[in-house]
Amino acid sequence: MKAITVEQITKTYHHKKVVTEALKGISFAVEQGEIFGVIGPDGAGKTSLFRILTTLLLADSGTASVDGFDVVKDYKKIRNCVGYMPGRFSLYPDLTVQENLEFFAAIFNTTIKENYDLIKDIYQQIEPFKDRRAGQLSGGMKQKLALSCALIHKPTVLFLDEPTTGVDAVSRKEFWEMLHRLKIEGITVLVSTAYMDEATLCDRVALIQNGKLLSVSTPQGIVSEYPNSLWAIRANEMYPLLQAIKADPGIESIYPFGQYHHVAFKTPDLNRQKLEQIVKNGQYTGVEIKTITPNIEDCFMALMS
Ligand SMILES: Nc1ncnc2c1ncn2[C@@H]1O[C@H](COP(=O)(O)OP(=O)(O)OP(=O)(O)O)[C@@H](O)[C@H]1O
Repeated sequence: MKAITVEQITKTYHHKKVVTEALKGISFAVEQGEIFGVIGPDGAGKTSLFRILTTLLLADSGTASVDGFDVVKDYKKIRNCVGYMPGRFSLYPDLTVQENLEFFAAIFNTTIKENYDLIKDIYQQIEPFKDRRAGQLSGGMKQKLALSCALIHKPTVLFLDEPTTGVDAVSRKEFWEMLHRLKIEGITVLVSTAYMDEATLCDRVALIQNGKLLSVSTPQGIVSEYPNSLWAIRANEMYPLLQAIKADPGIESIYPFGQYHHVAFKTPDLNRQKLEQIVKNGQYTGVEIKTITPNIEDCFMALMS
């Protein structure tokens, strides 16, 4: 049995005469025990998809199941077996750390003690602050408490909607390490993010843009399907260089990436000589050109263009 199935799901919002097609016929499946990433920019449809799968929103058409249960017919069963950490924090700011956790345990008829082993690694990091109000915690600590609350009833499938947005780099790294420990416990994780580099931390990812799935694959699979030849170029005059290269008809795409511009050619026969020619026509200093292997962000840029 698949942990999650999504078949041709559509969702349209009507708000003050504005019609937004948030999901335009999305289909994919998630295996049990997978860490499955839903990657996409703001407004791609990630939250709508998560709300449909956690039975908080009805789709217009299509079907979906979680842990073998239909999201419409069996919504009560799904609510008991999933954990959901929404994008905006789900905590009660006036309750303390411990009171928040006790509250979530109580609504699922369980206790902190009963499932302490599952949350121990995460909760121990915030336990010294157990009497502090949740509203007074740092972003990284709120995130750990929200994850503890989403796990306290030992769900089989965990939904995390943009859990690392606005969280510092160290806390992000720790968070992903925690997700890998949950995977070892057999929990399936569906996690959304707008950070493309986090795709490499998932077993498989779905890239979503404007309510459509562009690709579903392993991170390695996505990289191996990169279609263009890719180069990195830098000079002391980065902006004029970008404009000059962009204007060339042989260029598929160019975008700033760290200290370089990444340049994809339309055909493989256009290469270093072509870039050198463009550079020669301008007044650039400190020029460096090198061929590079695409990373996952380059692949997403190519798929989204
Ligand atoms: N209740 C609503 N009424 C009207 N439009 C909505 C509603 N909820 C979402 N939308 C629109 O649907 C589209 C998809 O939104 P959704 O929140 O699902 O995307 P997202 O990928 O989670 O983005 P974000 O990270 O910005 O929340 C957006 O254009 C959004 O403005």
